[in-house]
Amino acid sequence: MSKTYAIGIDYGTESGRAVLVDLADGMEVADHVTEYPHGVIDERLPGSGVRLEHDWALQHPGDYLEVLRRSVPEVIRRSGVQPEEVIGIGIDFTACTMLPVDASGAPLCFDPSLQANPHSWVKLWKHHAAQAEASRINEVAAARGEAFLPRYGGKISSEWMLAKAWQILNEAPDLYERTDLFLEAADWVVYQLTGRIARNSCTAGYKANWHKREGYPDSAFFKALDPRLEPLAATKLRGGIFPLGTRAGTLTEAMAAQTGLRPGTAVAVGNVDAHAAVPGVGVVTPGKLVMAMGTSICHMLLGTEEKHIEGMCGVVEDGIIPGYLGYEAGQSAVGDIFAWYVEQGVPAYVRDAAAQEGTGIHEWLERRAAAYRPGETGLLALDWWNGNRSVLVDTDLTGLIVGYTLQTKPEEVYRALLEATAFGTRKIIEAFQDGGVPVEQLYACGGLPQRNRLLMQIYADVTNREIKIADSKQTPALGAAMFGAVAAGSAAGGYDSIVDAAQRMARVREETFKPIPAHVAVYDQLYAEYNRLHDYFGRGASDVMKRLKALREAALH
Ligand SMILES: Nc1ncnc2c1ncn2[C@@H]1O[C@H](COP(=O)(O)OP(=O)(O)O)[C@@H](O)[C@H]1O
Ligand SMILES: O=C(CO)[C@H](O)[C@H](O)COP(=O)(O)O
Repeated sequence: MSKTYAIGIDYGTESGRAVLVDLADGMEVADHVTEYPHGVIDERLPGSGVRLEHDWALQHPGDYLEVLRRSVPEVIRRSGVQPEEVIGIGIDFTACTMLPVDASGAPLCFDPSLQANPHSWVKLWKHHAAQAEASRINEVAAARGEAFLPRYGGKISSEWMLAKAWQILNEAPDLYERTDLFLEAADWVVYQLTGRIARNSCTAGYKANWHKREGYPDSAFFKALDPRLEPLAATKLRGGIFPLGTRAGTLTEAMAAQTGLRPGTAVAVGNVDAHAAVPGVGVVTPGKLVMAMGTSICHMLLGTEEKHIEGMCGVVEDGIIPGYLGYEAGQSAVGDIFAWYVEQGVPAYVRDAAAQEGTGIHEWLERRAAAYRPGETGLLALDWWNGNRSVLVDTDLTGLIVGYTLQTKPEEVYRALLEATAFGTRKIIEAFQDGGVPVEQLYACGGLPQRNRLLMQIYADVTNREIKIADSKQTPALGAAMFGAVAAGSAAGGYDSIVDAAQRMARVREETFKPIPAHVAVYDQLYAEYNRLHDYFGRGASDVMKRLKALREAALH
């Protein structure tokens, strides 16, 4: 049989990345990145210029179609592969990245009469303006003893579907009524590719509290939140929910014309970005924690028993790899914190010096920060610039740096921020371990391990564990392509299970990052201090962060 290929498309926060991979060995024959033309919309709406409130994060669904129009034809062109040799397509997406659509499946923000309403647009995963709804969901679910709540670490996040849908109802009831369905962007893109709406069980499970046997929370719970929400599951969340690797449908004629692929090419149901990365690094058995390291970090782990761990983002049956429980935890901001400092925090002389040296500002800071020993900066930070996802699940918490002096240098601050995110990951690993879900090995993928060696060494030192690194530059997209090959099936030259695909296609680098014992000893002391700050500011001893946020809101209104 001639060679066969699949295309995986990873929709990240800032860009969409397509890879065309050889199904025999997973080699990435071609890849292409399309930056979203509208990026992250967090200040003003496109067109109307309507100003957005704090904690809002939206996107333009048209940008997702641009990724299909630009990156798919480009990977075909660069690869020299014939379209008929591409037998499957898979996509993964940030989640919960949700949008309201009308009865034709069109985003409400495509309707000129609705474009000036921020609620008609896509709510990106990092949209945190539904915290009030999330807090109320947690109060009611706890009071009612809802069985789903412990599966999500005891708290539902403002980043997820229920809180975001309720915010729309509360703040734009007319638009809520005009909504036929709330869809994950992953499922909306698959709908654009196939003409079929097929919800995937991964985003439903982790981001909409759906359970394989119990379904969504029951209507009595929704009614207890708000009588208007009672029919939510049967109406705006309705539709079949399918396991990962299911063939959602086949490429339509129209999409084939736009992408350069053949009509009828198999398309897999969508997936969550971090979850697709797990088979992409070859992890298909328990005990191996996969860190998808980018704007945020998602910590993915397989297990055999359902354990309820504080602050987990969910434990979902078959959620990552069929046959296992899939655990997810995370840190809402990691790369975003480094971006904040590079864009907002460094003094002009650093920009000038980096420009003169012909390096990026990250690289300028990394090189100088690497010269310090653990503890030498005298600084300690809490990595909560975009709230805390795990283990506290509280988007009203904020960032903190302790130890500034008149001598503090930019590279010292940069190092403290890198270290703080490592402490945040160690907190999550210890929560899994203490909760009875073993973590034996660490794997890292995403954009950060490829860009910052100091960061990875600090993670090895702080966690005192060797870290394996994905060989792929686009691991989530590789995983998505693998699911595309499963949707095509072995008869077409694909695979009949993701485990079969992973065994042939996934790879990690020979090089690993190993802990340095002298560093580990100091980081153990710093981590103890991090824990004290974590509990003091995060568990109610002081609510100063929330009071400051309330004062800010008051000053703005
Ligand atoms: N040299 C670097 N060191 C640390 N972080 C970096 C560096 N270069 C870029 N970043 C951060 O990486 C993040 C992008 O990660 P990536 O995995 O490529 O994208 P996504 O989060 O959209 O999947 C951004 O937050 C950016 O600030
Ligand atoms: O919550 C998520 C996965 O469960 C988001 O998709 C993830 O945090 C976004 O990641 P990034 O932009 O860093 O790739």
